[in-house]
Amino acid sequence: QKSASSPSNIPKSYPIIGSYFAIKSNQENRVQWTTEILQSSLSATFTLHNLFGSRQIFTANPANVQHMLKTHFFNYYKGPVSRGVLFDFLGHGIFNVDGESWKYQRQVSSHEFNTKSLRKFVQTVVDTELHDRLIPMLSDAVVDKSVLDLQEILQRFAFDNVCKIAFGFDPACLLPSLPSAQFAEAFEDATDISSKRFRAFLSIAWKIKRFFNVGSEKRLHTAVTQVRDFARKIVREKKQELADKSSLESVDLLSRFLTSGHTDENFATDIVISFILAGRDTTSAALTWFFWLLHKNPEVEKEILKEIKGKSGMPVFEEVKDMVYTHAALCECMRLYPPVPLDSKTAVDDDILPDGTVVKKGTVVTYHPYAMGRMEKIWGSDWAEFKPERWLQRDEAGKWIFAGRDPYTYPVFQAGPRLCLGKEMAFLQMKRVVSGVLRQFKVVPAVEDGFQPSFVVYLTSKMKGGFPVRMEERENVD
Ligand code: HEM
Repeated sequence: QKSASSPSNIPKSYPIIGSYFAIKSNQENRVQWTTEILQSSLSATFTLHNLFGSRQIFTANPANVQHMLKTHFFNYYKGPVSRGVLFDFLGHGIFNVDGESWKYQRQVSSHEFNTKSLRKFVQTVVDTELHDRLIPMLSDAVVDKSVLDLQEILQRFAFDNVCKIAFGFDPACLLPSLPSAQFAEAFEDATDISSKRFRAFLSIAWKIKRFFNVGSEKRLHTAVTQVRDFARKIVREKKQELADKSSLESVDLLSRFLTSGHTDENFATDIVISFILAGRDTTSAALTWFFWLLHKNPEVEKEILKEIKGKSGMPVFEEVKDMVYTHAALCECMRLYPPVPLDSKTAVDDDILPDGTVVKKGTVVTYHPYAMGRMEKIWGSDWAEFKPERWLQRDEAGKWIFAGRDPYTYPVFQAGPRLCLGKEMAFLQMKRVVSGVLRQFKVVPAVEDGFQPSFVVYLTSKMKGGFPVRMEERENVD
């Protein structure tokens, strides 16, 4: 008989070392390993014991998730561990703070995110990047019959986009020569090495390396200094530009913060870096898996093509707004392959979760979007199948309408007061890419039969080793 809190496959815990060896041997496939335990737990929650009595609670239980992210939001914060790991890189940026500082940045940013003019700017940026860079590059690949790493291309696409939107700077990463732009590389290093700090068994190990400025910490220091210096330089230039001009020409987020009175240089630098991090590898991760899933599910691709055909020629926003089937297919893709597969909070005070799990002050509680997308209890026995129809209903006229899910059963964009600020922007960008690419090309994986890509996790998820593809010109879509 299994008890609610201790599924049969939970690793054995010993005094002092807890489940150290089991954790260590599953470090590479931590997400899949914890998913299997959650799938066999009656309440979809378990506690993992680490060295010296420290514990981490994992949950895929929607009631617990709602409790953490909404009803007891103030008891679950990013906390000192997460803040310490990311502080050198993100400073006091929105992604890395709690309390009043977070509230203030959230208010200022959500005000800007909700303006019509920002939305318009985002559309222009995405369409320019699509038509001037992505499509020509894919066309060249058709002619050359070359193999591209689509994951890398999409990352470059997303990085150009988010830099232009966040601070009006074009790093021009998506060029045929695949240039190594210093800012992009420094950003990548800073992200990767910071994420390794999270995986260190004892934080003292990276703290000692940082103190002596050696190894990975030395590289991190160099990368972070480059990122922050570069961002600060742009902030200064932008301030100057705005002081010289009476009217605002650029409508990027940084200009908006600066012209609405938020002129503190550190504030502006920190917030911009947080936005770039948030918008950088998330949409590219989702799209990489999306094109893979379309290859495996040609009937879904056919349905999307029908939708694209019906929409071509419309203005941008009208077009993507009505791409209901594509929207559902993207949601379904992120159910199986969420760009942020795990998200951790720290308990401010002792608490009890709705399923009875006892939480001690200071414990890390991790909710698990990857496991939640794979729970039979939530999605039914066909949870492993890619079925956009889960997200759709037909209206009386037989047209698809989108049927959203409770956000606490699908916290892919988090949920509650800290819901992702870029959710709408992300869907706009992803739908434009899907529509622009599929209208003209067929994406054919350049892999052997039976190939199964692996899902790996840094701060965000990736397809291990990249996604090699060939592009074929599609005929007769319009
Ligand atoms: C498919 C794409 C995306 C996914 C799945 C996603 C997911 C998430 C998640 C899970 C969080 C919560 C992280 C945490 O607090 O630990 C988050 C926060 C955030 N996201 Fe996104 N995101 C996406 C795209 C974007 C884009 C394109 C932007 C904008 C440039 C963006 C901006 C933000 C910001 C600013 C936050 C912090 C919100 C806060 O702390 O109040 N995201 N996102």
